[in-house]
Amino acid sequence: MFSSIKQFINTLLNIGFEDEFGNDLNQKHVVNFSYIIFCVGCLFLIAVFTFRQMYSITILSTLGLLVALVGLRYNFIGHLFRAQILMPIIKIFQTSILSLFYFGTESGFHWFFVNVIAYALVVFRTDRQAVKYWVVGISLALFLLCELTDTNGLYLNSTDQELSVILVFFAVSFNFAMVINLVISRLKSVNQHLRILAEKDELTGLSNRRKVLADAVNIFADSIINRESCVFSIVDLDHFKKINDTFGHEAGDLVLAKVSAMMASVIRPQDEIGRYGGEEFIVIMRGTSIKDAADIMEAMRRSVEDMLIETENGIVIPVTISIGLAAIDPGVSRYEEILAQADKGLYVAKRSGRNRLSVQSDYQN
Ligand SMILES: Nc1nc2c(ncn2[C@@H]2O[C@H](COP(=O)(O)OP(=O)(O)OP(=O)(O)O)[C@@H](O)[C@H]2O)c(=O)[nH]1
Repeated sequence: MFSSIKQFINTLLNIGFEDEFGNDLNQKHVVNFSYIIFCVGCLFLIAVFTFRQMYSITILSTLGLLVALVGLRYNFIGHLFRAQILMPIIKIFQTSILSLFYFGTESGFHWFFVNVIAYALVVFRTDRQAVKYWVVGISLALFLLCELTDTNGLYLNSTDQELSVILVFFAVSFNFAMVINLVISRLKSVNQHLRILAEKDELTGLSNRRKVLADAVNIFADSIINRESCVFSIVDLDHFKKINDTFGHEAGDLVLAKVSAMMASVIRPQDEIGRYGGEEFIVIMRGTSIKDAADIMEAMRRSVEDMLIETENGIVIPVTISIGLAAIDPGVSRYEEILAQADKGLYVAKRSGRNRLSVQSDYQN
């Protein structure tokens, strides 16, 4: 129930946004949210004061609602600044007229100016400093005016005003909580997105060197603590320089991308693969014996050998890989030593004619 309400609110906030990680999305969400809340507030006022036959507030709130719908539409169709600026204008008008003339300053209605100030601070960034200061200044001045003057409401008696203070308190707090929540959740998802970008190799879509080495450290430590077998493997494309020289750098990139996708499809879900650099890759197979790891890597070697990678001109590029393998040894204390062993295996595989794998480990299980 709660999650479906949250999803509904998210859908409302996201209407009209295509770029999920755009720079100004945070502001757009806050603007959207402010309009939606403003519309709900206007509908509430229309219902209450129509019922009480105080039609001038009904008319005023209906006008506010219509202008808010225009602002909401501006936000949806991409006129962000117009939408941003219209919101505080209608909110300032509504709050001052209702506070000073209709409800009376004792109603506490002018505390909505605090929401306008918070809105301006979140929504107007460095390129709109002047607008921000104007909105904050006017809101502050009107807030102080309402605090210092003592006007009686035309429409609210003192009991109504006491009720109004409570309602305003909850509405202002809710607005605050929602805006903070919006900003924090956006920051979280943008951070996560940036982290994924920082860990991914752009060309191949695999983990980049930093990520795969970080995984190597963690998996190595886990395996040592849990006394589990774990195999590290280094894979290198054969004669890749020749592929670049013969077919061009672009074709070389295509080969790297296709071979990476193939390798990622051959390993098991629990295995890790990442681009170590250039045409070299690391595969980490936790909880795996050296024999099983060798079987997986042999299947990978064969799959790559059987690939038919075609250039734009329809020429098929032959590709093979060489593989070095090493398992965690009880005497080893650093993951770099296992990688160095696997690298030795790779060297042997290259020296023995390429397109093969070589195991460099005494630790059999
Ligand atoms: N197209 C392309 N080439 C790359 C990329 N990264 C590295 N290379 C090239 O990969 C080639 C690697 O060449 P070498 O280290 O001599 O290795 P090799 O030709 O594969 O020879 P062996 O490993 O001995 O079989 C170099 O020419 C690099 O310029 C890349 O992202 N794209």
